[in-house]
Amino acid sequence: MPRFAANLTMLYNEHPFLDRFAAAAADGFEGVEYLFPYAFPAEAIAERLKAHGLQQVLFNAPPGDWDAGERGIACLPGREAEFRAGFATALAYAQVLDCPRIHVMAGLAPAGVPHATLLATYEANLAWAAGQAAAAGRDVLMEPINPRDMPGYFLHHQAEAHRIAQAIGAPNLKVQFDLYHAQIVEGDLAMKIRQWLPTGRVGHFQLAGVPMRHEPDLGELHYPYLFSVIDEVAAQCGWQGWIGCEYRPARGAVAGGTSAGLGWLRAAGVPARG
Ligand SMILES: O=C(O)C(=O)[C@H](O)CO
Ligand SMILES: [Mg+2]
Repeated sequence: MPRFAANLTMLYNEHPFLDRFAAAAADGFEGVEYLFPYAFPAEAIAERLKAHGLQQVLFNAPPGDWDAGERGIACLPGREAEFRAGFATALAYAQVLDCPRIHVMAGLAPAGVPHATLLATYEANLAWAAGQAAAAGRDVLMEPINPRDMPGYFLHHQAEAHRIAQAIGAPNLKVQFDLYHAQIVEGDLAMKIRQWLPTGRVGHFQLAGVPMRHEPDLGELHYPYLFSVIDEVAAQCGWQGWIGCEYRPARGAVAGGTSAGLGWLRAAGVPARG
């Protein structure tokens, strides 16, 4: 069975951020991910990871002005210096958190700028980041995101991300296969897993029920089958990664809401710890 990481940006919102680590560990998660750690000192987060026996598996590089609606800056011409400074901060956090993966968000495509210009900027920033990350022993990830959740985002398709990774050719530049986004944009997930996992370019999976982004056992996808496909292909190609659980618990509005919705995790063979 794949290893599951709790996404602490979406799960356990019934707790303050630093208390979500304990809650995730008690529910049987062995890894965590979240969007951004930057509101907290890296040492304070590292302390929680250690105290609860958790691995930090992924977080995002600074995305520009998130509150103003920005969703990454890697494809934006003229923002290269800010991109580099932000990525250096992410690498410093990754060092303290012992995190092997950093997700670099592409950004929203600005109106009037040719696609070729955005792509060239994106590729140049990714190539630079991959070089910096390689020296620190980390992977850089890009993630195709569905246009309903994030209208105007630069990257929607797995194939496009793999083409970019292949063109840049850095072994530590990989693709985040978010099954929720990919189902909405492309479908045919089992065959896509079989297509992409053996390439060695899948750095991480994420999941959520489709279409509402709730628990994976709510909605149109049958995750037990997809887990078995991931297991089968991972055994064949030697992939050893994580599946980030990046969903909004449908029961999250009630006390203990995240834990109450983890029947799917128990069915996948993960017992509670605490
Ligand atoms: O939204 C997602 O699916 C993500 O994984 C990003 O990190 C944040 O938008
Ligand atoms: Mg995702």
